[in-house]
Amino acid sequence: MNFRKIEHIGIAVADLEKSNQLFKKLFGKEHFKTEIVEGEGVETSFFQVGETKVELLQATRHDSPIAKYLEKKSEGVHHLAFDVEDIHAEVGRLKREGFEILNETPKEGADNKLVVFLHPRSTNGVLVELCQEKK
Ligand SMILES: CC[C@H](C(=O)O)C(=O)SCCNC(=O)CCNC(=O)[C@H](O)C(C)(C)COP(=O)(O)OP(=O)(O)OC[C@H]1O[C@@H](n2cnc3c(N)ncnc32)[C@H](O)[C@@H]1OP(=O)(O)O
Ligand SMILES: [Co+2]
Repeated sequence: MNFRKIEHIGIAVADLEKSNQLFKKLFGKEHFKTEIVEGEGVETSFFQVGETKVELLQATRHDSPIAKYLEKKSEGVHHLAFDVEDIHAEVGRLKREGFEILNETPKEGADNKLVVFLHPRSTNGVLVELCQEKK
């Protein structure tokens, strides 16, 4: 089975604490964790919403993808992440299908995941992230 569900919706924010308060009001509950992902230069905060999650992302470095994104665009939905059972098999399948893989070797993600990103120019302008639960 390929994409099993939306694992999370990534939202780029300028001020994580402020956005945590905003989404706490929206969802009526607290975030369940925050986590810094050094490799991406981001601090993340997660809200569980039924079967899926909302991931707030703040840049921790000026050269992070989130910092670059917010230099050009306003806060908002940054990416869609999908849960996959076998990320290596999916990378091979998507490559064969002609999608542009940004990192063929899965990298460390937040919340105990291995992740791969597809370039938005190959996915109708949507930054797509594949997530596999680390065993
Ligand atoms: C892994 C930790 C955590 C997790 O879930 O576990 C995360 O999710 S971390 C999330 C942050 N990390 C990433 O986003 C890694 C993948 N992203 C990238 O490699 C870059 O951001 C990339 C390639 C998407 C854009 O790179 P860059 O900013 O250098 O290029 P441009 O600004 O020139 O953009 C090129 C082109 O893409 C459009 N663009 C950029 N970002 C997005 C986006 N988030 N969604 C949709 N489109 C995007 C940008 O508008 C340009 O399009 P153009 O038509 O040329 O204007
Ligand atoms: Co993400």
